[in-house]
Amino acid sequence: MQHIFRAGLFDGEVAIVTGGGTGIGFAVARELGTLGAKIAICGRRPEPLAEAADRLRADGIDVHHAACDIRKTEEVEAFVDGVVARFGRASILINNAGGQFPTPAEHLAPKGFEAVVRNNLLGTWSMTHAVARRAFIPSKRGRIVNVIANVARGFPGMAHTGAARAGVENLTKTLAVEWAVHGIRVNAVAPGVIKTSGTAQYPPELLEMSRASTPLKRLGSAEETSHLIVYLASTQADFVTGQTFYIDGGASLWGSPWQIPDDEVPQYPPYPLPE
Ligand SMILES: CCCCC/C=C/C(=O)SCCNC(=O)CCNC(=O)[C@H](O)C(C)(C)COP(=O)(O)OP(=O)(O)OC[C@H]1O[C@@H](n2cnc3c(N)ncnc32)[C@H](O)[C@@H]1OP(=O)(O)O
Ligand SMILES: NC(=O)C1=CN([C@@H]2O[C@H](COP(=O)(O)OP(=O)(O)OC[C@H]3O[C@@H](n4cnc5c(N)ncnc54)[C@H](OP(=O)(O)O)[C@@H]3O)[C@@H](O)[C@H]2O)C=CC1
Repeated sequence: MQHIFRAGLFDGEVAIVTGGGTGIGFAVARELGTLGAKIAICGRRPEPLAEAADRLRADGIDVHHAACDIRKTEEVEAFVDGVVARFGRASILINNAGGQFPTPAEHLAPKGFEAVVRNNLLGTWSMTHAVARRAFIPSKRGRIVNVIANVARGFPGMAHTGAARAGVENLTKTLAVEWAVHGIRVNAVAPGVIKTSGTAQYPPELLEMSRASTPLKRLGSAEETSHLIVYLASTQADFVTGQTFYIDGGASLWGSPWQIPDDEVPQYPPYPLPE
């Protein structure tokens, strides 16, 4: 595997990558692992996780994997305890697990809004708190990268996740200040539209509209998103904390696939409506 980083940059590190079984999380787990880190991955579904762990081991990476729903505090605590029992420590946390379903806000049921906030905001907090208390604060060292989404402007069709990710962005800033004393750095990465198993579930017309409204006129890849996350998790970024970095081909600066609804344009982009 070709690297833009020095071989062995992560020797001695133990990295937890939530949602590390697929997409961006898998790319990060693989890149950190081939650069020397021991890796722990979690997700809700055991099958893709086990498959991912096998692929990482085939690359010579020491991997711990366990099913864990980040919305369930007891599962999160058991997962982190398992990582510390296996590797003796943890020094990096990539809060990548997350997701939502696109829907116009007026069709969003209270339970659906709550499910997405639990997934992206509360789950991220739960994992962060458990890792900080069990590993980072006792060792006075830790690096956290939170994978969020575009929070620079409104996110039509994504009211639930926009609100949750904006919460994570502010948490990033607050913890960067509050936990600097513990040697913990915290940053966030906001991907634009990246080709992964996650976006493969979205309507192709919507992805094409997103591509067309991205200044660089393409979607991103999991690997190039990983490079930014890995940089932030490395000692090379030791003076960087509390920041949000966009990797989106310029999409957050210009244009949007979303047409503002009015009498002339009453409907939304092709977000699925409930039956
Ligand atoms: C232009 C494109 C931009 C794209 C940018 C972003 C891309 C990505 O994020 S890619 C990653 C995509 N991957 C995922 O999103 C996967 C993770 N997502 C989920 O697992 C779900 O969306 C979840 C967060 C809602 C959790 O699912 P689940 O555990 O199955 O949730 P519940 O069974 O607890 O459902 C609770 C409640 O939520 C509402 N709901 C769930 N799914 C939908 C849906 N597809 N459409 C409408 N509403 C949904 C619903 O109210 C559920 O309650 P019940 O009706 O009682 O089941
Ligand atoms: N791809 C894109 O264009 C963008 C992605 N993002 C965000 O980047 C992150 C990675 O997404 P991507 O790789 O594209 O998509 P994927 O759907 O491939 O990855 C999401 C991962 O998170 C895991 N996950 C989701 N919910 C939970 C949960 N409650 N507990 C534990 N694991 C969970 C999933 O595993 P499992 O289903 O087994 O639980 C899966 O491995 C997500 O947070 C996504 O929302 C943000 C902006 C754009």
